[in-house]
Amino acid sequence: MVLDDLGSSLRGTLDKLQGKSRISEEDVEEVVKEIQRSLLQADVDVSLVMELSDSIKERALEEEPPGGTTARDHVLSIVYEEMVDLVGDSTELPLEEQTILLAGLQGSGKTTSAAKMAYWFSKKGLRPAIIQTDTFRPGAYDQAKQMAGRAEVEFYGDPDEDDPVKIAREGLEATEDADVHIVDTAGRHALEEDLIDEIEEIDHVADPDRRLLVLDAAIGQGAKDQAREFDDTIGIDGVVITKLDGTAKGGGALTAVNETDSTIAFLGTGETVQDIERFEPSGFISRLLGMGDLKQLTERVERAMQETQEEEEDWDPEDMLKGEFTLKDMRRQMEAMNKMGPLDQVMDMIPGMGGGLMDQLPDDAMDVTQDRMRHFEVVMDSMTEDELENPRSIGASQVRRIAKGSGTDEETVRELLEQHKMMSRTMKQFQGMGDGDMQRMMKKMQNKGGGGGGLGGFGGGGGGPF
Ligand SMILES: Nc1nc2c(ncn2[C@@H]2O[C@H](COP(=O)(O)OP(=O)(O)OP(=O)(O)O)[C@@H](O)[C@H]2O)c(=O)[nH]1
Repeated sequence: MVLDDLGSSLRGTLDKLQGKSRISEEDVEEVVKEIQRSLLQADVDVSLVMELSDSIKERALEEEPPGGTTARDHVLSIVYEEMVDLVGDSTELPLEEQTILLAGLQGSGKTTSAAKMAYWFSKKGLRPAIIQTDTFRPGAYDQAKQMAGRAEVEFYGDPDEDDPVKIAREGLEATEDADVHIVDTAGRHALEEDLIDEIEEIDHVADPDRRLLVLDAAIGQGAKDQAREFDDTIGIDGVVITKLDGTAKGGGALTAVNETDSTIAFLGTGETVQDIERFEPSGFISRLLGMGDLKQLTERVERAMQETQEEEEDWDPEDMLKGEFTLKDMRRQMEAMNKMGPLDQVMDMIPGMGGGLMDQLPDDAMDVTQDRMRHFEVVMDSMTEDELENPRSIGASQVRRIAKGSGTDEETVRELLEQHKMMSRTMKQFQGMGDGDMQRMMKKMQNKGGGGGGLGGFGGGGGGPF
């Protein structure tokens, strides 16, 4: 995402303020210019950018930094607050029975988002159903059905029916046992007359509690008009921004949100059903500015842990923080990490690991790590129960046997044992934290990465066991 650029360029500019206790007009000017450059490049509307930079300038010069705050941290906190204000709140989305209507242009990601949202609601303990009313695009039915299967949620569609309004009505009846109904609609290249009529009718039949506009992050200035048209037609309560994993700029979508006076509900970050995040303004901006996003990370960790636990009922992740950290624990952690999604995305959420640090790694660095994890799993498959429980007892002859048995080499086995030792040491640091709560563990990471906490936290250690 081009908005990412803001984090690294701003970091450079802010670092020049290091050590200064007072900030001059020129300093502020330089910071503001950097923000303007990044936002305009990311397709954020000019008037919005000007509004934001004026507020930052005014506050940075007029407000006194709170006692003990450096000029750099003071400016950073103002930038952070103003940016959070710009993106607005997250769309209200109570975890209760509801109907959600998805609208958007062709290819914006509606069908994919319907499945992702259904997956998200199902992980929150609700029973979602997807109703596919797209009779316009051949293949939409199959795609939606397949994705609903992957999300393991109820699905209704009728490939032989060409009246979308009828499908919506029948679908809602057929899935009446579900808690959350997600109604997917057809898209067109532009919001033409017949699509307007169709979506109005579906809206009337579905009587949704929420109408969400799905926008491709790649959309530029055109987002403004599109959002306004949809807003005039059915009224938009929130926006889902998709394809934020790519090189898309993202700024157009922010403009659309502002234009319709709506809010952001979800972010789509990939093509699989798990690649969805609930929009959370402070976390989003922290990440953009390279401060990491603990909340998202904690959510992902907890979800992955929960899934691993569902597979192994008798295993409690908190045991890991109590007794000896075995290779079995390490394997479970690797499985959990796999479930959290691409490692680079996870790393981006860890304070101190995001932004600048990631930029310094070669592009394939994360693939190597994932490859390494796969090798480690193969190696562990060749170990005995006793070796998995007591890795310290593994001697040279066992290393040879395991390497041979797993079809790898001794080097890989030794690397695994080394990695285990490292993780074991990290785990020890978390021991004695009482209830072993994941959130606390994450907080500890933040403090490590944050150099004393607060908003001052660029760079630094951070990072988890991997
Ligand atoms: N990388 C990436 N691809 C996405 C994301 N969301 C959707 N896509 C892809 O974008 C393409 C279009 O998505 P769909 O969900 O089919 O879009 P749609 O709005 O339902 O399209 P129509 O039915 O033609 O209106 C598909 O190839 C999806 O895999 C995302 O967050 N990241």
